[in-house]
Amino acid sequence: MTTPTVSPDTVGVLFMAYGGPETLDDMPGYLADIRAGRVTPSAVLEEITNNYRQIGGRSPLPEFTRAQVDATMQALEATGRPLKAYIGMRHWTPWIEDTVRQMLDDGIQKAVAIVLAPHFSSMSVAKYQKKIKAGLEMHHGHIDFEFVNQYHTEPGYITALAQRVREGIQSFPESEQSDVHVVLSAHSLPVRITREGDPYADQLLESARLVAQQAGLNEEQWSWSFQSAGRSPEPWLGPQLDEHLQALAEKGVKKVVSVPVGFVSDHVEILFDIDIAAQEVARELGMTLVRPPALNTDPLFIGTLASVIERKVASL
Ligand SMILES: C=CC1=C(C)c2cc3[nH]c(cc4nc(cc5[nH]c(cc1n2)c(C)c5CCC(=O)O)C(CCC(=O)O)=C4C)c(C)c3C=C
Ligand SMILES: [Fe+2]
Ligand SMILES: [Fe+2]
Repeated sequence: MTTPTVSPDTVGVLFMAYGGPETLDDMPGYLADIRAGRVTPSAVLEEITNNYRQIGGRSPLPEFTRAQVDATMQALEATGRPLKAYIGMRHWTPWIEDTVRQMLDDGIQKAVAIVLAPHFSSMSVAKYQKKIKAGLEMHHGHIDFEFVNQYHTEPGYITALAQRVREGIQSFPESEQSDVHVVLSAHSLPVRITREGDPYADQLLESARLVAQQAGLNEEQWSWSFQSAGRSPEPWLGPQLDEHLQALAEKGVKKVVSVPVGFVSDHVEILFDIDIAAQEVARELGMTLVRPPALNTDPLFIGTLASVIERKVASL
């Protein structure tokens, strides 16, 4: 039994994110965790390591996560409630299970858990939540957790993305702006999830429609695409960004703004998959592709996180 370090009324706020390698040496272990222990073929290891090398040799995700957490906790100070922030990663350190252990050691009795991913899926958010339960079981402890399952229609999140869309369009000369086509995207998942009744794809489209509407786009000015499908033989949700760009080019589109709505910070799926791989496809197709910055610590997005957390804290 350890001595509590927090007052009994302190509410823990557990922020969870995907996790990312801090050096290229972490890659084999990181991929082994993502691939649930399946051996990573050496060609795949080499390819993904090379992708990370091209974005600076490490993932910026841990740093952005810390900045988002600090900013959100600052915004939550106004509530006057005693809160303590924790960070747990799904696929790398600090592991969610270890953070849960730290929360138990600190004497946390009540907590809110939120994933830095706005859309619910059995293959994403639910897996993070299972890790919390595994951590509690592993360390024989109990914490009353309130889970934030999704926040994909929150006004601040939608407005922040609509601003990114407008910013992207306005980066083109005024005379060209009416020709710009906006592609909203998110991480693909295996097609089987929709058969299983997973809400992920519907929630993404709901966010996308709200963003397009708020940015003042008509149906011809935007479209949906998945991106970053995993390397497994089963079919993944599409169209994939590269084939979608090809289809748009065939329709005569020459100017594209790419706004990934499923990611809330810049990391490899954006910095490599869009800024390097999709850019190359666009260049080959004679297109100009603009990708405004991810939400990162955008005050509207941070305000959204603070607001959904505050509502859960109030219900504890
Ligand atoms: C909604 C689901 C997923 C999100 C969001 C997501 C984000 C995300 N992914 C990476 C990096 C990698 N992901 C990889 C594989 C992979 N990712 C998901 C789902 C989401 N990822 C799945 C289902 C899979 C397949 C896992 C499997 O069993 O094979 C990989 C491995 C290589 C590959 O298969 O492409 C990497 C690397 C980041 C950085 C990220 C950011 C939030
Ligand atoms: Fe992934
Ligand atoms: Fe991925």
